[in-house]
Amino acid sequence: MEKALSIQDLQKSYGQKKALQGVTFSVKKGACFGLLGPNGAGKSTTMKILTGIVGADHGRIEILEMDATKKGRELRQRVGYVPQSITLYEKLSAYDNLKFFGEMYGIRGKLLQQRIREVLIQIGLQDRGKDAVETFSGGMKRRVNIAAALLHKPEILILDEPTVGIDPQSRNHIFDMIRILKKEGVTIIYSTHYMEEVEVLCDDIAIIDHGKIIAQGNLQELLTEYSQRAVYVEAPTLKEAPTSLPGAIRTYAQGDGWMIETERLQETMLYFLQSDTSEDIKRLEIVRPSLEHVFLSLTGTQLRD
Ligand SMILES: Nc1ncnc2c1ncn2[C@@H]1O[C@H](COP(=O)(O)OP(=O)(O)OP(=O)(O)O)[C@@H](O)[C@H]1O
Repeated sequence: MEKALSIQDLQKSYGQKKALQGVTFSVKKGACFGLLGPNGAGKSTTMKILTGIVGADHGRIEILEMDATKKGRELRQRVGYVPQSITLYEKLSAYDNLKFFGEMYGIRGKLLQQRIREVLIQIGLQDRGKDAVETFSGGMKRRVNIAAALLHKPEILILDEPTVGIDPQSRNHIFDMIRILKKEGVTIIYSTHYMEEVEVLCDDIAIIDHGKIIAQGNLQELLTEYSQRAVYVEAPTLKEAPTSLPGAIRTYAQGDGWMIETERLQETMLYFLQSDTSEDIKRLEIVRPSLEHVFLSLTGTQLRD
């Protein structure tokens, strides 16, 4: 399949801090690609290098079959970037903010007016275009920020943690927008530390930790390779990690209970139901594997830490 983008051995340090230590991945044209990792893993640095805001110390970046370090100007016309921090003029209306960004992309006159109307509809704020951005919620501001990156109809849209600190309604709206853009053939690159988001949105996923890609593939591949089904048990008297369980691969604390990754689900369930603590059990359930388990199995730490 045709690639929209590929990066190879990207390295970047800020002083002594190694932010990226050889990041390599590629993204298929038309896919939604998720870059998942905890805070400080190197997601924003990767995104900023992709968009030419920050230079890499080493590595190769090819976007739409062009060397991104040489064709930055041309690529800016074909790539949209939504930074992590909201960059809008609070006193200006949504419309005037978008006019400003549109002009930066070289769009003018009637075409710009038309594009602003279209993107306001896309973000569901067509009735609020004339209102000052300072009257908007965080989620609405974020949607305007996304609209600004869509004005020039990019072939690739890069979003850096677009749902941090926003209301569920805006989050759902952003998800719906991404799905529609994807259907229209736009390639999406989406960074987040919320595993649920990549699980529902992304075709392909790369997990980044301490500046390194530690796993990549589609969701099913990652789950099959790195995670097991598990039993979750919660009982106030179960203060120590249960040991000697049939088929247990790994046991760890989660919430107020224990997660037991096991090859023998039924036997593990039965074990608790027949044990002395059975009367005391508050929750006993089979848990489907998730990217949380994948991350834990790769790093020994929880993504939510
Ligand atoms: N301008 C900078 N100067 C110094 N260190 C930086 C700078 N930008 C990032 N870093 C450091 O580089 C590492 C990677 O940061 P980056 O912002 O890329 O991570 P991230 O995965 O996007 O995390 P977050 O969600 O917290 O933004 C972190 O340790 C961060 O503190």
